[in-house]
Amino acid sequence: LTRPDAAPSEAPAFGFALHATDGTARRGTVTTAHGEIRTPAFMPVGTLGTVKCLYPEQVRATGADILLGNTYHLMLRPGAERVAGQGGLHRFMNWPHPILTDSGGFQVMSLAKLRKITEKGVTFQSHVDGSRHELTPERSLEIQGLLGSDIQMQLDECVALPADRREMERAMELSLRWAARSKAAFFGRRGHGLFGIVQGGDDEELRARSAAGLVEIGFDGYALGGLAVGEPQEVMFRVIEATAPALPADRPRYLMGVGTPQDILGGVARGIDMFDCVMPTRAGRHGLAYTRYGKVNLRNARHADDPRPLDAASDCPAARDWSRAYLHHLVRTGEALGAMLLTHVNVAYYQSLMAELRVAIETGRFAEVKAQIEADWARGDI
Ligand SMILES: O=c1[nH]cnc2c(CCNCC3CCCCC3)c3[nH]c(NCc4cccs4)nc3cc12
Repeated sequence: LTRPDAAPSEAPAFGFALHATDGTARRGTVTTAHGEIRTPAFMPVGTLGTVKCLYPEQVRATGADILLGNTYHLMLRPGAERVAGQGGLHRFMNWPHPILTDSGGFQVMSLAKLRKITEKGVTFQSHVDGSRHELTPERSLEIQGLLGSDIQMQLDECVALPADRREMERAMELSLRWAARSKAAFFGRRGHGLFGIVQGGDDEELRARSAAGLVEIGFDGYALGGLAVGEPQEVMFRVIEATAPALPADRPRYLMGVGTPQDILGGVARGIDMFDCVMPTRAGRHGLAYTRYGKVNLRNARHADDPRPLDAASDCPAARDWSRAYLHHLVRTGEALGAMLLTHVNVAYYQSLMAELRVAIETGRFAEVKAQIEADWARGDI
């Protein structure tokens, strides 16, 4: 938490500084009330107030500067007012570093029942107990404010791809009206920022209109939504190439829900600063390890007698101090330590990738580092 004796005026203002660029890749720092975020940054997902299977200090030790909190889940259980009553999400989960919360809208569309979208917002039934709820741009920010997150997201509507142009245009224009209401409703305590979300599907003209509309309203950062929703990687990259230049260079850019290490490498190369994805944590619970040489499925019998660690050169103990044979045994038997170790391996790998890219941009060696990383992936795990 910020120094207990810090008067409100002493909390640092929300900000973004660009330190270096290498081509369109950027190296920067986001400043928030709860500390700084080195970009390019990967944000581990802390859905129900926890990065599943890891202690917060383990997550911190991997190099993560910021976590994601999930508004949809937390508003249902334990409830935003209850978290506020416990001193907010930082105190509640003992993570005294930056937290970004999503609006809850995306999860409503993928998890809730009986969803209804109107001009006012979204109404839905909880997937937990069937209770009815309403999320409006204003209520979403009220909830995020109660959670106390440092970066808050506007409520938006994301359409799955492929979609027809009218559908993409309708959702983009609704999201833009919701962006204006979000900006008007955002209280913005010192050191806390509000991000707008660019929509528009895979249509570059719609994307340009969305970006221009958001920039005119003015946000502390800009997210690219509506991607990693079923489109091929080259479509996602084309949309990023068309959208990033339309966003202010002195504000962070967040590519939502992305992604695989390959997606992240391509996103950083095209000017993206922040990423989030459930992949490293979810894959770890399913026995899948991410390493410098690609993915390793520890369920596979070929590991049963392999005494080697996943990566002897890793600074993550979980990748260095246990054998593949042991990890295979834990995964096959469903032992909790298997999920814990592989989640640690994966979160540490994603953070080591981001750290390597930050140094590469600082030293003007991004192209060659990117080529070396891709060559290591191509070599595969042997
Ligand atoms: O336009 C969008 N608006 C808002 N959120 C989006 C998200 C969720 C980002 N992660 C939130 C986290 C909050 C804390 C809990 C975990 C999620 C996306 N995720 C993906 N792809 C990955 C996907 C994941 C599932 C289906 S596609 N595309 C996305 C597009 C949008």
